[in-house]
Amino acid sequence: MADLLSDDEIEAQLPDDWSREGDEIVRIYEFDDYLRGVNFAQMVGEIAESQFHHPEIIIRYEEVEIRLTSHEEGGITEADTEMAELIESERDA
Ligand SMILES: C[C@H](O)[C@H](O)[C@H]1CNC2=NC(N)=NC(=O)C2=N1
Repeated sequence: MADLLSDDEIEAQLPDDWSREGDEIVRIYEFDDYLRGVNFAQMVGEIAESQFHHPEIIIRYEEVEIRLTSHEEGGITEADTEMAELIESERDA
C-alpha cells in the first residue's frame, strides 16, 4: 500500500488546474460537445485500467469531472497525483 501524502506533498505534486477537496483531487474538463467528453472519459478509463487505479468519472453536457482518491489507503497518495499527470499528458496529446 502506498503512503498517504502530507498536505505539503499534495500541494507540491498537484498538477496545474487540479484542486484538492478533502481526500480527493479533482478537475473538471470542458468540451465543445457531449460526445467529445464521452470519448475523453473512455480514454481516462483506459488509463485507469492500465494503472489499476480508478477515478470517479462524471460525464455532464460539455464537461467531465474527474475525482481521484486512494480508497484502500483512505486518502490521497502518489497513485492519485501520478494518475492526474497521466490524464493531463493524454489530454494534451
Ligand atoms: C481491491 C482494490 O479495489 C484494488 O486493489 C484497486 C482498484 N482500483 C482502485 N482505485 C482507487 N482509486 N483506489 C483504490 O484503492 C483502488 N484499488
